[in-house]
Amino acid sequence: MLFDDPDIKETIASVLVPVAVPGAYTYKVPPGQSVVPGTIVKVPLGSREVIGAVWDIEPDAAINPNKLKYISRVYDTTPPLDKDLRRFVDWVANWTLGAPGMVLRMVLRSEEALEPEAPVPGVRRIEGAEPERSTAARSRVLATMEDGFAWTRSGLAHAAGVSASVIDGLLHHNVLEAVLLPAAPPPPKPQLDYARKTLTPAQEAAVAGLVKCFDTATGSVSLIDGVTGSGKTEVYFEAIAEALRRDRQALVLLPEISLTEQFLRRFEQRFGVYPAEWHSEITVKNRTRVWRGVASGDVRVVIGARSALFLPFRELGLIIVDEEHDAAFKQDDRVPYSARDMAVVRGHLSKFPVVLASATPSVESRVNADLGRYELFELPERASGADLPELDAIDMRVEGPERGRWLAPRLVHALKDTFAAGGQSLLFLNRRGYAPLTLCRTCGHRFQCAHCSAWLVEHRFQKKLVCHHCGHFEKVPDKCPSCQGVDTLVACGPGVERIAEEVSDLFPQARTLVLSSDLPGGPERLKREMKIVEEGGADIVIGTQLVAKGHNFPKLKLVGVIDADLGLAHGDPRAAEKTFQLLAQVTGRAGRVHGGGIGLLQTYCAEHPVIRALLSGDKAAFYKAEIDARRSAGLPPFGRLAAVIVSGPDKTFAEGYARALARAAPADQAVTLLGPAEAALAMVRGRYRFRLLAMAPRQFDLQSYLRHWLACGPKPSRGLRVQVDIDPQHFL
Ligand SMILES: Nc1ncnc2c1ncn2[C@@H]1O[C@H](COP(=O)(O)OP(=O)(O)OP(=O)(O)O)[C@@H](O)[C@H]1O
Ligand SMILES: [Zn+2]
Repeated sequence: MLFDDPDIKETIASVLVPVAVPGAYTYKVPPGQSVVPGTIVKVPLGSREVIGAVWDIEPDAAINPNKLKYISRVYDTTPPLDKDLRRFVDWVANWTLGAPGMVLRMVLRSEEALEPEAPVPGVRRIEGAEPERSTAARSRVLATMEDGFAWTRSGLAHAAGVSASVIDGLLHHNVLEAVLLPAAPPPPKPQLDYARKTLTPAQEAAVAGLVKCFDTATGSVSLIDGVTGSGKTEVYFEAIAEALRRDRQALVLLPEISLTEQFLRRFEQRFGVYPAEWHSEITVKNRTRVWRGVASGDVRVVIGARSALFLPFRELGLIIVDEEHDAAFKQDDRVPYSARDMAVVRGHLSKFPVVLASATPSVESRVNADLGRYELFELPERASGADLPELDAIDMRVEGPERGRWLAPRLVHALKDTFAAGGQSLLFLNRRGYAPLTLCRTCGHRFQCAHCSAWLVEHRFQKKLVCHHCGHFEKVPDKCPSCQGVDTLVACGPGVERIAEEVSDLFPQARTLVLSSDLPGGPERLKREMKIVEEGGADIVIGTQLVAKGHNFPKLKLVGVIDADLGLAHGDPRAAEKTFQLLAQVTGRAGRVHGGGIGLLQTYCAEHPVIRALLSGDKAAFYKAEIDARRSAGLPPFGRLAAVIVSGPDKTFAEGYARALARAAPADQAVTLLGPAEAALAMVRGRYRFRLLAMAPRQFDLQSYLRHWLACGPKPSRGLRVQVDIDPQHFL
């Protein structure tokens, strides 16, 4: 809020700045300028200048105006952040116990976007001017320019098939002149009726239900729970069409960038244009355009990673969260927040529909649907009419492979059959690299990260031992650093690279492809390779969890899970749920179009309830059992959890502080406090970690409790850090 004091004769304003302080700072507004809540500004802060926004907080009029600094710049060509977005920022800060300025920082990610886009230098034909000497190249340039339009220098050279020096020559001889071209025109709008698919009756029913949600004045949340391949995408495309019809913008959140490429193409098939993209891999130029386009309203649909939730939409009217169960929607650093949950909040604050979609919904969303808090739309069959895959377990205790091999004979057999029949296979192992542990056969030395309590993972392709927690790496040594033994190091256990080695051994003639996020070439290569798989250009694909999600590989017949038990060992209350989701998703890639899909799960505990639920296909029973277990343990969504993680460079000191913090916890019968306990990942990046866990009933205001506790607890010192994670998804 602004504050005009006739005595001071100066306007002051509260500005939220991107630092971890609880409130806003007060600044003077430069004479002749005006600001309103939401105006984006640049202000001096210590020795630097930062971008912030004028906020709805009464500025501190008690401060001596001579001590106040002036706002150094008012971005008056950028629309102020609207009230809904400001409330959302405050809400997220309040919920996560984060600083509002740090949440605002996620909105103001693109400083370049605050400047109008600069015009682009170009060239134009000077009317009537002719070159003194005509050459074939020059003629081609002039012929290309026949239409009289201006071109960029490189664009013209490319179109005319000449080198840029030919253009420079024509400029020099005053046949062409340099001009400034206006920046890119706004992107074309999606066409509502471009190519609507004929939907199945189940899809149509879901579409009708979703369209109705737009008339709910309070906003509503819907869950599309449809089996893998049931055509959920086509269903929510029609919800997007409805939002566009109502002149609203739409946002689709996806968990993984590798998914976006296929999504963009599918969107284009439906709406005739590509949607805008927003994630960490887009260029600065695109980032700037999308941010500006979203704020001006020129961009109507954005597909993005979780951070897209903080874009300054002018008239957002729908959010879709696809693969809503995915853990990638949880941000763990800085401001830990769940993009799925915060999407629901954003919809609620602005009263528009939010749609969650998944073949394996989170227990939380499933409960909300069962209790009627969310609308539920079920798609029990695949849209193509194909059957769901036939699943079977391979009991590694009785039919495992010989020593040093990882593929059981029955899986090898199935691979052989599938390959012979021209089908595609996928081998899934959620472990990057070659081997998760390297040790010395002679002295037992194990390679561990110097900064984390984690083994170093061998990446044979890069010839490195890598820490998956901090990125530390070292060369694979020629001899054991401990006993100096030569040729004594052995790789223990498989990663995807090792599986690939076995596959090339067994099937030298097959086209194999390893899909893992850490291979050279980055996301571009990954996108290319996903497309190859989609088009049937690979026979055997070996991949980590990123192949498990949402992909549509029409030729894929067989999915082999190398280690179905991998996720079950954790002391994580969601371990069963997460494993069920991951394995149902990855096997759900098989036989999507033509049916006949097969999923084989290699396991050492075939009697585990998760494996049994997958094999029986009785998803409802699995969810019921999980929900019952959560209810009786008082775990989310029936109770509330918050983790408090204490970390510091000195182990004893960090532990002592964590204990003191626990002792300082206000007594409250509603709250159960566990810990402190040394974290499963006891050290990361040289910091020792201890965890506390607070549990409370669902109605309890856990945030207020935590705020009070941390405020009256001992102050962290000597490099200690205290991080609060509301509703933690990881317990490491
Ligand atoms: N009505 C339809 N008629 C024919 N094909 C359809 C129809 N709807 C969807 N499809 C096709 O079915 C396949 C699966 O659709 P989609 O990817 O939307 O499934 P999904 O429900 O998102 O699955 P998953 O949860 O496994 O990602 C796609 O190839 C899609 O083009
Ligand atoms: Zn490390």
